[in-house]
Amino acid sequence: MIEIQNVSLVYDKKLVLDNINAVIKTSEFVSIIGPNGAGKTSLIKIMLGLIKPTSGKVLIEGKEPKEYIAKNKVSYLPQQTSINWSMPLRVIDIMLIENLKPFSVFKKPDKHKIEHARLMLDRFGILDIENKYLKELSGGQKQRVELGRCLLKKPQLLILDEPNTALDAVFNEKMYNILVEEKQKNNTTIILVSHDIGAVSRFVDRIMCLNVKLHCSEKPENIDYSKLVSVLYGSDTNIVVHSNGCESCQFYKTK
Ligand SMILES: Nc1ncnc2c1ncn2[C@@H]1O[C@H](COP(=O)(O)OP(=O)(O)OP(=O)(O)O)[C@@H](O)[C@H]1O
Repeated sequence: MIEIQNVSLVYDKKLVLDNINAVIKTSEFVSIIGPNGAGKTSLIKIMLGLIKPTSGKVLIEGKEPKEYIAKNKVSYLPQQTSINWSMPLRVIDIMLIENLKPFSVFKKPDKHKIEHARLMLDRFGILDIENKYLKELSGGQKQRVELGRCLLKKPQLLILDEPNTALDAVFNEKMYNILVEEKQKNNTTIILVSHDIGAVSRFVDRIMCLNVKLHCSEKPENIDYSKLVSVLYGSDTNIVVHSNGCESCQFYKTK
């Protein structure tokens, strides 16, 4: 369980997060949505112990984030890639290196690890490029490699910051299915920052709507999308929320 308690953050006298309170249960799949600059990345960085809130705190299973992360399996996919794609490595190599810090030792992996990595590449539809060099990959292929790496260690907590920016529509759908499978198989708690309201509303357990304040934290079926769009993005906004099958797509206009 992640407890976000009275978290506020101020940058250069600007209030970026205003007294956020929320609880994310173990094995819950939660999406944080909100406009650019709403504080989404800042909030997940606080959850990861990467930045300190100005006030309030986050506890993960009752522990400070850094203490929890040191003792548990946590994967984080930041918005900006953490991989140097010009390294002279192949896709399969990067899947097998856990620690990307400079000078980390690349031990020869055992057969079981290689097989596990190849299965993950297959799951992400990129087994055919396992021997390609990193510099030869497209944006979407890089994104799939990063997602695959995140899941390899079967994390208890998976935090993804806009993982679908470079993905095509078909694989975007597949990614959500993989995440739901992961949550069901390994009880993974998943926090996903996204702008993709339509897709997340079909896959996640709960949507947290953030714009400096936490405006709502609800199951997708309980969300008033017209109100949400108006609160988050202002009036005069049109949005289509795609449901299963296009007959049930909803069109929302706030003006
Ligand atoms: N290191 C920093 N120093 C000063 N201000 C910052 C810093 N990082 C973020 N901010 C500011 O905090 C606010 C929230 O930024 P944040 O990256 O959390 O937003 P976001 O919701 O993730 O946005 P986006 O959807 O554009 O990624 C923005 O106004 C941003 O300019």
